[in-house]
Amino acid sequence: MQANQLIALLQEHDLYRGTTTALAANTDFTALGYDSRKMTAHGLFVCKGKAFSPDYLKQAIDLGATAYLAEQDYHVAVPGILVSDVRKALSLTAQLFFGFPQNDLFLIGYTGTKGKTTSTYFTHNILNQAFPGQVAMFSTINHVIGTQPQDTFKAHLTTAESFDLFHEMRQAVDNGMKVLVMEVASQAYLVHRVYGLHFDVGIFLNISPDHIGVNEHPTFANYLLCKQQLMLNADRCIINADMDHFDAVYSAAKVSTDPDKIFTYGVDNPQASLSLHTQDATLTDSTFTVTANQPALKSLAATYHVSVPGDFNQGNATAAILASFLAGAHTADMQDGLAHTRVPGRMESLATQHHGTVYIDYAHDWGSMNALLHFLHTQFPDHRITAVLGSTGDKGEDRREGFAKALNAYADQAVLTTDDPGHEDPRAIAQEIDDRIDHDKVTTTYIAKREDAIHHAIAHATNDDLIVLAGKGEDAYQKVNGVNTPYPSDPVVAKHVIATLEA
Ligand SMILES: CC(=O)N[C@H]1[C@@H](OP(=O)(O)OP(=O)(O)OC[C@H]2O[C@@H](n3ccc(=O)[nH]c3=O)[C@H](O)[C@@H]2O)O[C@H](CO)[C@@H](O)[C@@H]1O[C@H](C)C(=O)N[C@@H](C)C(=O)N[C@H](CCC(=O)O)C(=O)O
Ligand SMILES: Nc1ncnc2c1ncn2[C@@H]1O[C@H](COP(=O)(O)OP(=O)(O)OP(=O)(O)O)[C@@H](O)[C@H]1O
Repeated sequence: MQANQLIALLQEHDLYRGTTTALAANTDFTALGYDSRKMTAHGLFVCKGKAFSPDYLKQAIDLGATAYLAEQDYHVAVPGILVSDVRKALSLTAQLFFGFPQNDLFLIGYTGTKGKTTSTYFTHNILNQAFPGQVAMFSTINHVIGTQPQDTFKAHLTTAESFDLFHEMRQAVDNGMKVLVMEVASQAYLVHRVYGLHFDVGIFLNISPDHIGVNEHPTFANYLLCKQQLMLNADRCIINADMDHFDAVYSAAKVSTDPDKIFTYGVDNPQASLSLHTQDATLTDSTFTVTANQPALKSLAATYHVSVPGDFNQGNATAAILASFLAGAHTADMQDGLAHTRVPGRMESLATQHHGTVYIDYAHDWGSMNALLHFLHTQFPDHRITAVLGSTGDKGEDRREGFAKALNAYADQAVLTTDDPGHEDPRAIAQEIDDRIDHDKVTTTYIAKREDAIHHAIAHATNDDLIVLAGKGEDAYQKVNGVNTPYPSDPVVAKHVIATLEA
């Protein structure tokens, strides 16, 4: 990447503010990075971040940086390229450096407060039926950039930093990937991780108050606005017609997209492009039918089976059906892909002989807990519901009240326990939930150690019980005082308890 190419791109986006000292137009950068510890020779170092220190720039220069990109002059021995917004500039620079890999991918992006990971997995599985070995995925759980074992690895964020995002896209393209399905967190728009990225399909699953706080969004309006950006940056849009704030999201989509390229879906909703209708729901899976209300979509009218329970997952599956259709998949691919998708830690069920059915689910805020308990309560009214849960420390304090609200509405028992307490006392967190519980409806117990809480809930259950282990999915750690303390994970603990009880 040459300095003059980069400056031209930054000028095009009105970000360029000059250089600190003379920089030869033909300076060639063979490395780019924002972490000083990883800088190499002939590199361009990007100075960004809340915790940035000028010492990082000095270290980057020692390791070979020949220039830096920043919002201010750091008065060092190498020239600086100054910009008005370094995060936007980082995204554009990464695109240029990695040769605009997005141009070689059919790009599908999911946003929503809930269901991003599940829908991304559904779509990945469907498209892998249609285009075997050519579908990349960036989810909160895993990234898949190729077909070899080393091409699948754990994610750090829901949406990676722009530099990492475009780097992995480059690798995916070089590995022969043709499609990428990814999660787009509202935070990604807030901090410009996807600045300048255009999606072939953008999907808006739902929105409810979450991620509002000091380190996230200042207000709900800002949260909604950030999520709406996906609609403004997508060729075709898919929107859940049943969600709150539908009109606002649809209006945003219309700003840049013709109505005939905006698709909607909803439950028993003849106004939506696709209407879904529950056919059958069991404790472990469900079947639904789709009716097409637009002639172009009529091939999608069919019956689909999903091996993940939960009515909300039928909505997620329908979004995936539409997205996959726009990517070129056929109905048979969708039926096959959906029937065989398992999402780690999301509505995973374990059947027991004498202790009911155990669900392991990542529900960790009011929206997800409410959707989950509402589904179990309405679908299986003859079963008693016991939830094992805590609430994370150091953030999302309003979740504690939300959990109590959902439990009061739909649960019979709660075993309050530890869930990533951070720097807080897990007992005090549990007490905050308990204080808001209506004890005429829900009986509560506090057991600090999560393993013991799970054992207690399953051991006391009969075959009429549904036990929900909420909040941690497959996490194999508890965040305590800033340290990820090893924890065997809910599925491992639950399987061990069941095996011991039923030996
Ligand atoms: C608020 C936010 O977006 N923070 C992210 C951001 O941090 P930052 O840019 O402020 O950087 P920083 O961590 O303060 O560090 C400063 C800079 O010094 C550099 N450094 C640091 C040490 C050193 O020795 N040398 C060096 O150069 C770092 O590489 C960095 O560039 O950039 C970092 C990577 O460059 C991210 O790891 C970090 O995410 C934090 C960890 C995070 O947890 N963010 C959450 C809020 C988040 O983004 N969540 C969403 C999901 C939310 C949702 O579901 O909607 C997500 O996408 O995961
Ligand atoms: N469409 C939906 N509506 C409401 N709740 C949902 C929906 N889809 C999934 N959930 C619930 O939310 C939990 C998280 O689901 P998933 O991981 O797919 O969402 P996400 O958007 O990636 O979440 P997060 O941003 O918290 O990582 C699930 O375990 C389930 O309880």
